[in-house]
Amino acid sequence: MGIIDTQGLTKRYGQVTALGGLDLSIGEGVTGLVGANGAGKSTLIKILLGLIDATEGRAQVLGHDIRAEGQQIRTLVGYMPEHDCLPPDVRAIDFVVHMARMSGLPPTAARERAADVLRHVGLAEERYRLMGGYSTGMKQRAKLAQALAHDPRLVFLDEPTNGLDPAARDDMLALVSKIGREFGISVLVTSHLLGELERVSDHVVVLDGGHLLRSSATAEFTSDTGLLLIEVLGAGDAQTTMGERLAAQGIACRPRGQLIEINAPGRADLHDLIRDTAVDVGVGLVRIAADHGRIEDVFREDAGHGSAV
Ligand SMILES: Nc1ncnc2c1ncn2[C@@H]1O[C@H](COP(=O)(O)OP(=O)(O)OP(=O)(O)O)[C@@H](O)[C@H]1O
Repeated sequence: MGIIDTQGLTKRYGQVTALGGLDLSIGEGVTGLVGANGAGKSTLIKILLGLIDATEGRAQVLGHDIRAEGQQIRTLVGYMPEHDCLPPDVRAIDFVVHMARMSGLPPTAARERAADVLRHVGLAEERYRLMGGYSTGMKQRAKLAQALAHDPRLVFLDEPTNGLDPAARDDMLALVSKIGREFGISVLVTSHLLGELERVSDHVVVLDGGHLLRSSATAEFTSDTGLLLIEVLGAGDAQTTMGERLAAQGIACRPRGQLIEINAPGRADLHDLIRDTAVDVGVGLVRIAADHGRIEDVFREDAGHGSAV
């Protein structure tokens, strides 16, 4: 049994099918939940937390049935919602203590735990300030702290990097990794930025129109494609000149943006041939790199073949 399991999970809002018979099994570690707007990510999280009911199907979180054991699930699961939910006229320390108390911790344990989690998320200094005066980055950290307040076994993080600048985003991603790897808390994290999920997730689940498009280890999404990418520089159209000369030597290649994509598996002399060709045609070779898959490729595969599963 996984951390999260669903069988035929369906949610309809009137005519709209937000989730259509979802069969899913998610294990321990950090799992990225990906999908375009409207794919059903928030609906899935809300059903798993017992905030809304499924129309059909079943699901278990940490082995507990969502319909019969919602209360047990909420004691074991933390939730960082996407939208700002922090009371502006409350200090972070009081808010996190309150959330820990709501989850059943006694007063002393709640105070200790709140101080700990606020330190872990980097708000030790600012914990006595009113949250209304916090920056977006500090608010995201406070939301994360309240999700961790009761020492959950699993946290749902809905768009934790929303609204953050690049440096704050890096900090938040480092925290997400730390929660999964150092604290041993399983994480289900959503983000529109697929590159972020590649960095922090062990596993990625892709939803599309309420259906499961793919569920794989992140390494499978990002494995070596067997293609080479090269970048050349020179007078005129160096890319076309180089591509034509490679093709004339029997090397399958085509442009990919500013790069040339080369598909010549098994050619042991390929790097030498590329270098010599660049010298022959008088273009500068900027780089030769192995091509790696991206999570977003799954959407292109699906558009091309009807299904990528
Ligand atoms: N309360 C609601 N009433 C009617 N339709 C809804 C409701 N909530 C969600 N939907 C619809 O269900 C579908 C799935 O929405 P959901 O919010 O789960 O997607 P999402 O993947 O979380 O999208 P986003 O990335 O934009 O948050 C969408 O078509 C949405 O319009």
